[in-house]
Amino acid sequence: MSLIPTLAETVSRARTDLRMGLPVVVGDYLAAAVETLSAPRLAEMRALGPAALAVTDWRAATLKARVYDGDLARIALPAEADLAWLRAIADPAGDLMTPLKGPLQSLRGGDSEPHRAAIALAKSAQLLPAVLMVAISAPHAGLTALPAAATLAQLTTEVHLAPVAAARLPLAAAQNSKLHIFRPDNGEIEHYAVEIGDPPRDQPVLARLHSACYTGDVLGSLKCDCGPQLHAALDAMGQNGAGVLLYLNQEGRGIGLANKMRAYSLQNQGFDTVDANHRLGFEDDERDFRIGAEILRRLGFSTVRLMTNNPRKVTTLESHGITVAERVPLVTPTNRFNEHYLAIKADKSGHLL
Ligand SMILES: Nc1nc2c(ncn2[C@@H]2O[C@H](COP(=O)(O)OP(=O)(O)OP(=O)(O)O)[C@@H](O)[C@H]2O)c(=O)[nH]1
Ligand SMILES: [Zn+2]
Repeated sequence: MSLIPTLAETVSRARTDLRMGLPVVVGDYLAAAVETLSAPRLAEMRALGPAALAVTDWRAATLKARVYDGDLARIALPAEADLAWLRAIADPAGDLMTPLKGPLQSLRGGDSEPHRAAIALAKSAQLLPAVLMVAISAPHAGLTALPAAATLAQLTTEVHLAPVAAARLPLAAAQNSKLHIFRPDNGEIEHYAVEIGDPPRDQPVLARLHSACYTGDVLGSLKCDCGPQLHAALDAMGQNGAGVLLYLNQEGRGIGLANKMRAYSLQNQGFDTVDANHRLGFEDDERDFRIGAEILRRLGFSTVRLMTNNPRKVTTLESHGITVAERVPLVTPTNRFNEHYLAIKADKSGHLL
């Protein structure tokens, strides 16, 4: 029995399958991510019966497709639809050049839970949320199979993390520092905690939940404020003599670096940071800050002085057992490339400046 994969393990496998272009079984459907689907597999899936493309309500709005299923739409595949058609529906890169893909016919009635679970899986694999679905009547040997409702529940449940390793890591900002690695129990990427000094566990600790930003943190991109915020937070903790910075691997507000670059490309076309996410089919913020609460707890902290301008970080920590004794604003100098981005975050995402 213990050698049989659990639901969490099977979900993690399914994520990898979709990334490689392999369909998975969700409920009574074969599901394949459009982004990674090959022409031969598309042909094989189409031969099984009528196919539909599941997209989120956000993507459907841009495509002007009717939404009958709340947060998603099931678009019927026209007879002539090929891989190029599917990709144009999934990926907004060419929307402005070929605005009319329709008329698109959305399916109505019946069960959309497998489609919802398949979209959640694609998102958790950091793929575009567009999934080709075909009903099947018999199991497919060799393919990863999942129940729909339980998969959705698994994908939204709180992630638990275990400490893996920790070691001293002298930093420019503070010589007495330690890096802790935490591994989630759902097969996803690890998250890190930088502990500065020896913060007493029975007092509020100066803390920061930093979301990974390869472009800002590593390359010094001027398009956002992540790099300067990362270093300002570490410097403040160094000066304070103690602090904890969680480096959460939630690149691109949780959509991953490839999708963030798709969003940047849409921003080059004139869309703002929030609209770009929506056109891709994502929420404006797909991050799960409960991970932050869990790591703080694991490290023995229960009260923080949180460096952030994002009220959602404060409320999520508070509702998951961490007291935010104080919000410490973290404002860094703007430049001509990130002014607009920061204004949109204040305007549309409720950031306090
Ligand atoms: N999808 C997307 N993600 C972005 C964009 N610009 C930056 N990011 C990501 O946004 C995250 C940082 O989020 P911010 O909104 O800047 O700040 P915050 O963490 O919510 O709030 P603060 O605590 O106040 O800094 C990082 O994961 C970045 O990779 C963008 O245009 N699109
Ligand atoms: Zn950034």
